[in-house]
Amino acid sequence: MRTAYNVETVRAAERELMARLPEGALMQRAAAGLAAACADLLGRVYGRRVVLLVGSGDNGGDALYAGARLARRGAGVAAVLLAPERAHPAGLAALRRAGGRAVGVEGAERLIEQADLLLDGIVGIGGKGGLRPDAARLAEAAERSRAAVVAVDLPSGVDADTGEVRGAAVRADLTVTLGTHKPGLLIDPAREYAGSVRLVDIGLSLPPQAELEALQHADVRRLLPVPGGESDKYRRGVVGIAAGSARYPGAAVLAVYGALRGGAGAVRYVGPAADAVIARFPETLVSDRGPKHAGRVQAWVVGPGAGDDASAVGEVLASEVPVLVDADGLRLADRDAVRARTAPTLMTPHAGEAAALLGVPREEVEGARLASARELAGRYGATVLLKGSTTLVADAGGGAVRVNPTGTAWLATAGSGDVLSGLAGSLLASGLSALDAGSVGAYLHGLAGRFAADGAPVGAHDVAEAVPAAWRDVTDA
Ligand SMILES: NC(=O)C1=CN([C@@H]2O[C@H](COP(=O)(O)OP(=O)(O)OC[C@H]3O[C@@H](n4cnc5c(N)ncnc54)[C@H](OP(=O)(O)O)[C@@H]3O)[C@@H](O)[C@H]2O)[C@@H](O)CC1
Ligand SMILES: [K+]
Repeated sequence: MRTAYNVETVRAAERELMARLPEGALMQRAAAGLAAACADLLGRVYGRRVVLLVGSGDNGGDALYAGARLARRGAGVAAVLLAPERAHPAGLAALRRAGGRAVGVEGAERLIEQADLLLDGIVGIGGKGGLRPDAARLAEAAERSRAAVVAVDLPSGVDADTGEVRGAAVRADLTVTLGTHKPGLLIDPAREYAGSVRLVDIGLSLPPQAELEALQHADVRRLLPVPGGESDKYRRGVVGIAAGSARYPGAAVLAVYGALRGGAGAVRYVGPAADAVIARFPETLVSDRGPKHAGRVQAWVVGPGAGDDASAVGEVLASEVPVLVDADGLRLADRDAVRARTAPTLMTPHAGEAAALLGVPREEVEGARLASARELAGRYGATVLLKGSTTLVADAGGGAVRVNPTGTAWLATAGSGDVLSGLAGSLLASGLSALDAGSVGAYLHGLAGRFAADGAPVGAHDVAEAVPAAWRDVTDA
């Protein structure tokens, strides 16, 4: 499991560690990791032009010490100081001793333009709000330069805790993050500014509960349902799909397709698209009597392509099994009915649907995904899977939010969400918690999307078709 901690926790861990170590030891660990990453990126250090962008905090100190190490290996190193009188004094002295030089912001553009590598030490976890004008100009010059850009701890200008970006920010090719990942490095829009991320261990001891976690293959393998020798289809779980309408029969077909790939022993379909479903998947149990009279299931999926059928949503929410609510179901679900449920509820909005539920513009949700997912989970007393470029899954009771690492832009295709709801609903029926079903579903769905796309456009049915390959990839690893 990859974990990310917020600034407050990082600060506390740093204080505790610094109290036990000689002064400056942590910064030396950071600088050693940074210099090694820069050297890897440059290939050859000797004779290369390195420019440090240096703010007045310890983030700039890290950059200065790393620059000193590169200068000792023969790089030509120049530091651009945003506030010359406040730059880290010991770091600056170390750089000068190693043969590096320091300049002010005037004339920096030319240096930046000619550099092979830029090290962004403008601001780290001490940053507040958008970059100030001088710093913003350096970030813009860095973007125009052909140099490789390495961010110290995080790209300057992005919010470490939330992933929000207000105004200019440095666009890095590589971010060398110190001690732990920060949430912003894993969540869009900030994630896109970070480039690839390398973690340097500086020995922090962090608490068991992270702010954010990202599953990896081994975690998913542990969570996937495996039928035992005693299993029959009922013990493996039956998932009920209440979806589709005369207008949107395809949503029902795709949700059933996802559900058949998700590990449940049987899929029961309820709704007006039974003929279309049976024609494609004869193994489906179909019923036209409404969710309440459809027979036992271990979990329901309601909403994909449902149009305005509020009664099916109401009947499903009144059941005592886990329920996944998606698409039209989100609009039709009564908030009090969701809050009153005792069995788990998993809501799966995209940003537009989440914005409608929260009563805010869509851009607000896209700019502040973590806060939006938590807020929605709290309001509905439900687990919320917020779909998008970085899918998040948040429980109502707080705890670490899961961020999905497998997504791909190719998944932004019609019907892809219907497949995900069937898949995650099937995992719910197999007995996974709402948090696990949502995050494992998103993981497999993202991986399947990558396999199906392989660099070319795909349709939602291709994604469903590739889920077994994703499952095997996880279990064979
Ligand atoms: N502590 C440790 O053990 C270790 C810490 N480490 C490193 O320290 C970093 C944290 O250092 P930090 O606390 O000094 O804060 P930092 O990120 O440099 O920012 C403060 C400076 O930025 C400025 N500033 C603020 N907002 C701004 C804006 N919008 N636009 C422009 N400027 C802005 C602010 O200015 P001021 O408000 O004071 O005028 C102040 O000068 C951390 O990320 C890691 O790299 C590692 O060495 C490992 C050991
Ligand atoms: K930085």
